[in-house]
Amino acid sequence: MPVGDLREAMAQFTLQGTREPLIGQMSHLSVGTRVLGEMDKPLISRHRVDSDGSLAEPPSGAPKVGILGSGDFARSLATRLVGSGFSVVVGSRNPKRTAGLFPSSTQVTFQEEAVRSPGVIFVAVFREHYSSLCGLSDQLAGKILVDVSNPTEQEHLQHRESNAEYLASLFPTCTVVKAFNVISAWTLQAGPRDGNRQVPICSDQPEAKRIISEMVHAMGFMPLDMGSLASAREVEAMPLCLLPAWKVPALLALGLFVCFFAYNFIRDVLQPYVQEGKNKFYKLPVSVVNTTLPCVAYVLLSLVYLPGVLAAALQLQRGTKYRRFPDWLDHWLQHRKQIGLLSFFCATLHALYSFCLPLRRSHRYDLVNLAVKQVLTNKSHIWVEEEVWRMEIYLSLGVLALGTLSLLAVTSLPSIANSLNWREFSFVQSTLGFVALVLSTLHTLTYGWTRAFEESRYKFYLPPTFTLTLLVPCVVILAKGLFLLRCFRLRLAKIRRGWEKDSAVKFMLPNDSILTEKTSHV
Ligand SMILES: Cc1cc2nc3c(=O)[nH]c(=O)nc-3n(C[C@H](O)[C@H](O)[C@H](O)COP(=O)(O)OP(=O)(O)OC[C@H]3O[C@@H](n4cnc5c(N)ncnc54)[C@H](O)[C@@H]3O)c2cc1C
Ligand SMILES: NC(=O)C1=CN([C@@H]2O[C@H](COP(=O)(O)OP(=O)(O)OC[C@H]3O[C@@H](n4cnc5c(N)ncnc54)[C@H](OP(=O)(O)O)[C@@H]3O)[C@@H](O)[C@H]2O)C=CC1
Ligand code: HEM
Ligand SMILES: [Cu+2]
Ligand SMILES: [Fe+3]
Repeated sequence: MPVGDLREAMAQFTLQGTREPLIGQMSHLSVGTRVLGEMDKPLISRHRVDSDGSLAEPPSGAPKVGILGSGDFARSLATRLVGSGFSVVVGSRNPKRTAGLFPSSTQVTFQEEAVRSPGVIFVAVFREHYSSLCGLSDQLAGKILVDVSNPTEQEHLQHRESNAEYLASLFPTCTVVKAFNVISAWTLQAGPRDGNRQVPICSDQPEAKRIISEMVHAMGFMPLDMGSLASAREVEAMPLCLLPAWKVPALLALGLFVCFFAYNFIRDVLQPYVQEGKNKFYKLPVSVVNTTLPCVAYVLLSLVYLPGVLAAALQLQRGTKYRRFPDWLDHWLQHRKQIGLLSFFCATLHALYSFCLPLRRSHRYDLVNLAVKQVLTNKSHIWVEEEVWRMEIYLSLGVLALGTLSLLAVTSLPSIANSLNWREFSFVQSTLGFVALVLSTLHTLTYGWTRAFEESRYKFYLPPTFTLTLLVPCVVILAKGLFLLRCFRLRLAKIRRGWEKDSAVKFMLPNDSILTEKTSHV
């Protein structure tokens, strides 16, 4: 789309009741010769940089955009807008102080002055200062205000109304568009080559949304239509929800690691030191870590499949699928992907550590010492058939388990997940994932073998570590098996198709009190 068209659209944008074109000043500027097609070229080439390194003047036909605020975000936004062929005017409470921070072609002036001519104004100010802009409402009437704000988690919980809707309520004569909040000041400045390219946009005014979408596009980002301004709260929550999705799973993994590490330290290092006076501290970096990591991986893997089992059990018990799961279960179900990927990460480390076990010097000394002992006691051939088989089998099972897990990890990459239909995806995630859990269990059982029953394996009365890890996975496997029984399977299938235990549907009218609850038979 030629820049002239965008200019025209911006100029013609009027609100009901406002006859004047929004972009008053712009409409009489001669139409620039630059076309937007040019804007599809790599962003960097569009910076017109002067010999002194500052950005050069934009051509006189460039569409004019206003920015309120002169902070980090305003600065990055101005730089990118100038680089994308827009002419920028910044409104500050103290233009003298801040002018030096902006590209030389940006006009930095007082707020009243800055909002006069542009039809599109970015509000790069924190929510608590929105009301300080109310003095500008006459000049702002009929214009497009772009809310770029990002609430903190606390603010998000505190206010039921999104920042954008709050801004709209302060300026009822303006059209508010929510955009750019998911882009960091850094990404804006560095250009869309780094980081996320998608910019979700929402507004109640389709024409305003279209204009901002074109601008987003011209700046090298991908506009994503999120509908009306009522979605602003959801859009504002997007940057908040990314990290928390990993926070709980990562803390869980860390917690498990610390617990298992302490347990293994007591068993493998402290016990020999205290009871036998042996120094086994050399085991800390590899051996103890490699007893800890597989336990964390294995328990995490079982925690990926436990909530599905709990959900199924809850549905069976309630006899309906039309009741919400408790919040903790809901959250758990949503974080399975992260828990699963952390499990895969630990399992991969465990495999690498296992390959390193025979490389260690301590291992070589052990072998040589054993050989010498054998010579001295005149033994020539040691070969315990059972031990040989046990090791061959548990190693093979471990490799198979890790191979299956890597299929799950690969399909969780968005590009690959998108190329699978949901049946293929759920076959890999649900069925193969469960197979990986069973293979890991067999790997652990064949590794452990009869050790759980040998008294010499109990250090300080503490059982071998692998016995502790078996509890949750075995519960999950047994429960899954139980749900495969005909009676449970048919009932679960019925419930998942909408059947209910009491074929009575209870409903309440909004005004009805609990006492007048009605029941109707369908
Ligand atoms: C390395 C790795 C990567 C992962 N990546 C992802 C990922 O990218 N995305 C993701 O969402 N998860 C991911 N996960 C998590 C996990 O694989 C999925 O959440 C998986 O779908 C869970 O399977 P499930 O069978 O427990 O649960 P669900 O498939 O949700 O099923 C829940 C329960 O209901 C039963 N059930 C389901 N449908 C029916 C039916 N129609 N009739 C009767 N019973 C039914 C199941 O047997 C189960 O008991 C990953 C895990 C790992 C280990
Ligand atoms: N930084 C980032 O990466 C991102 C920021 N955002 C959003 O952009 C907005 C601005 O953030 P950011 O630039 O980082 O913040 P800054 O604190 O750096 O800038 C805020 C600016 O607001 C202006 N302002 C206007 N009125 C007031 C007032 N009454 N009191 C104080 N300041 C006022 C100030 O400019 P002056 O003194 O010139 O008037 C100030 O520079 C926020 O809503 C933020 O959520 C969104 C996405 C990412
Ligand atoms: C290439 C893949 C794998 C290899 C080579 C491998 C190898 C090993 C080895 C050598 C041991 C014994 C460690 C020791 O002597 O201290 C072991 C134990 C164990 N492995 Fe694996 N493994 C693999 C994959 C997995 C996977 C995918 C899981 C589960 C997610 C897993 C879970 C365990 C557990 C729980 C133990 C017992 C730890 C203990 O209590 O000491 N392994 N594995
Ligand atoms: Cu969460
Ligand atoms: Fe959340």
